[in-house]
Amino acid sequence: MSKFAQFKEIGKKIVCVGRNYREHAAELNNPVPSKPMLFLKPTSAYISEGDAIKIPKGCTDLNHEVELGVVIGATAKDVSITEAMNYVAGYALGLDMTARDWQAVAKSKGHPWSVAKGFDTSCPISKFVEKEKIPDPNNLDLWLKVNGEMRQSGNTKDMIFPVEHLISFASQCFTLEPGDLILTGTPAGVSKLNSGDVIQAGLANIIQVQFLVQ
Ligand SMILES: CC(=O)CC(=O)C(=O)O
Ligand SMILES: [Mg+2]
Repeated sequence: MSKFAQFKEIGKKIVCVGRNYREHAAELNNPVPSKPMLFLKPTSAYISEGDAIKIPKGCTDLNHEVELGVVIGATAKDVSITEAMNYVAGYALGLDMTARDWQAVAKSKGHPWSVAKGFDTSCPISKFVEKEKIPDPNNLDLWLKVNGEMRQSGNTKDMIFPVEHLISFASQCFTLEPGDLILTGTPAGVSKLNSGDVIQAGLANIIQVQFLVQ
């Protein structure tokens, strides 16, 4: 049993990784990064099952991004790749909801992505998954359906930077604290959502979530 077996609190800062799958970078005509590309969402972005995803006012292209979330269990600062997994309490499925139209404008102007990625309800999250339930987070199927139709189906073995590398890198940028969530990037297949759509997503057959888009 992990030393964080009792730890189930997700809810602190959200560190997101962008372009961590080659096919997703390609579908958006983005270059593949040579080191992890990080951005943040505010804690006001979190919602859990039973809450609806709200299309932010003025957004015309809300996209889903299914991602493996890594939940930090102990303060991590400048940790090495080899010790990184000792700081993991567990996992969660996270959706990195993205206002793609706003992100495109921000990208074209060299502006930050905060508004396109950090609006209220932009981080739907599953319940906490114990570390032991995912023995190899770098070989895990993740999938997402919209109205019953499969849109994203990937495996974390295709991540450019594996989980331990992401934790080590992020801990050099920010002090990681218990309850922080690292969203590890999305595989290909992101697409536009409409009001009334129902999203179902899962990490293999370990955990599933369902969210309504409003
Ligand atoms: C282009 C993106 O929105 C980057 C991102 O969030 C990802 O998961 O990749
Ligand atoms: Mg993402």
